[in-house]
Amino acid sequence: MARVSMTWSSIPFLNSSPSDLRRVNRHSVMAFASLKKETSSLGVRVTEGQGNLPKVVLTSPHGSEAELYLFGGCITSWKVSNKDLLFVRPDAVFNGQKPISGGVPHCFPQFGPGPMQQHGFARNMNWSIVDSQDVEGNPVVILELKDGPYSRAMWDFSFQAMYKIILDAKSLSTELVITNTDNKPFSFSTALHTYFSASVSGASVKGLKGCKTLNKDPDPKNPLEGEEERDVVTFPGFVDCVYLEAPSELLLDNGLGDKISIRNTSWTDAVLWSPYLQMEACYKDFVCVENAKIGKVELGPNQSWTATQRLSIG
Ligand SMILES: O=P(O)(O)OC[C@H]1O[C@@H](O)[C@H](O)[C@@H](O)[C@@H]1O
Repeated sequence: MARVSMTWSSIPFLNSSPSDLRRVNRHSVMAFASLKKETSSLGVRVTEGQGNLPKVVLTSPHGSEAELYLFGGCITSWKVSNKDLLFVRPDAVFNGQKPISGGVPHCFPQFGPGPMQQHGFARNMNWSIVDSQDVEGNPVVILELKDGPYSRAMWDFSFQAMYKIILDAKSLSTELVITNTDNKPFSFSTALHTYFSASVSGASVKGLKGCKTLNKDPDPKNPLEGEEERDVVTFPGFVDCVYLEAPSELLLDNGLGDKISIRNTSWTDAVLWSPYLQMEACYKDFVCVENAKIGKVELGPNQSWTATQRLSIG
């Protein structure tokens, strides 16, 4: 295994607070330029994304490419043969305040509504880069999120989230490790809220038959319990449904000619979401197939939870 490591702590904006980050962004033309030069051989480079937010670009020697924003630790693009398999909503904002609506946002430490803001805070905090590697020619980047005053105001615990992203010729893999760095236990729910490019009328998901369901349609506050009976689940209208104890592999036909395998370890549940007329301008162009952990994960001090996801195309 070839491995080239690089530490990013010397790069000022990567470990900064949101206000520092904005300040650095305004004055960082040189920093971006030198980063580009230093890292291009790794297939990992940092550049200026939309809204002047730092964006990491992974380029595989096999031609695939991925992009992610440090804001939210959000992967926004995964291109194979120049075709983006992920979707970013046209109403997405890149202002370092609101979560980026699209790609692969994190829901952590809460999935959906609850005591804190919808889907938790991880999708609107700045993650930092702790390492980048070249593993057998494939670019790898590792991001980290730790608690700070913003998260503490909502969830008063010390934690570390490490998020490794690996780009291969036809796959995009992630590993999320949540560690309790506090001296008291905590619990959380979480999801990778993946938006896939799709033609909604032709899209379908296989692998969910037999799962227990919590259907948030028609009343999200009182989900209906049921069981999925279909081999092939389609998106004929509004869909917002949790699948409990989903299998370790789902197959998405995006209706655009691609079959995408969605494999996981430890993401025990899945969520399908299509907003239909709630998002008239774009609902036809994507479906969300989310790996999730709806039942709470409980971690004592120094304990960790690890979950992997592998998206691959045939
Ligand atoms: O608009 P948000 O906060 O990103 O959430 C979008 C959707 O996310 C899904 O995961 C939920 O199941 C839906 O209920 C929710 O509406």
